Amino acid sequence: MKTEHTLSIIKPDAVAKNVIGAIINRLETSGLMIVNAKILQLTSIQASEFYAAHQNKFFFNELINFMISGPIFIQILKGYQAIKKNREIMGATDPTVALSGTIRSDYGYNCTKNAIHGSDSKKSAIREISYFF
Ligand SMILES: Nc1ncnc2c1ncn2[C@@H]1O[C@@H]2COP(=O)(O)O[C@H]2[C@H]1O
Repeated sequence: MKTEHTLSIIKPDAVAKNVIGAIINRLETSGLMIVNAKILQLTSIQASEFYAAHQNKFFFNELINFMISGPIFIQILKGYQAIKKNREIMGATDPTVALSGTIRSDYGYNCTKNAIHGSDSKKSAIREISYFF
């Protein structure tokens, strides 16, 4: 398996909690490398475009309002099986059921305020990286 790239977003709740460094430390310790990064405050249009796949879901408006509520830290991670590895370290979408020791278990609050996003497939990673970089 070749080295992969994936998109990771530290969401507004985690940025506001001042845990960017703590989260990055977990990613780096697991062997993932940050090869590009920036802090952005998304517009409603940007958030809606980025999450377009969820536009018909019941949680879409809540998700967009949350994602524009404060700055986010966007990074490209590189590593062996980076997409899968990143999602393992992140934990399940719902922090209350995420495995203990995962980022969402430790820093998330609910399905919306869940600290971090990571691409869910190779196709998503390509689209999401090219959206922001
Ligand atoms: N059942 C849900 N209720 C609220 N938000 C959700 C739900 N399922 C998914 N989401 C949000 O939709 C987001 C899509 O990708 P993320 O990895 O950013 O994390 C997800 C959650 O924040």
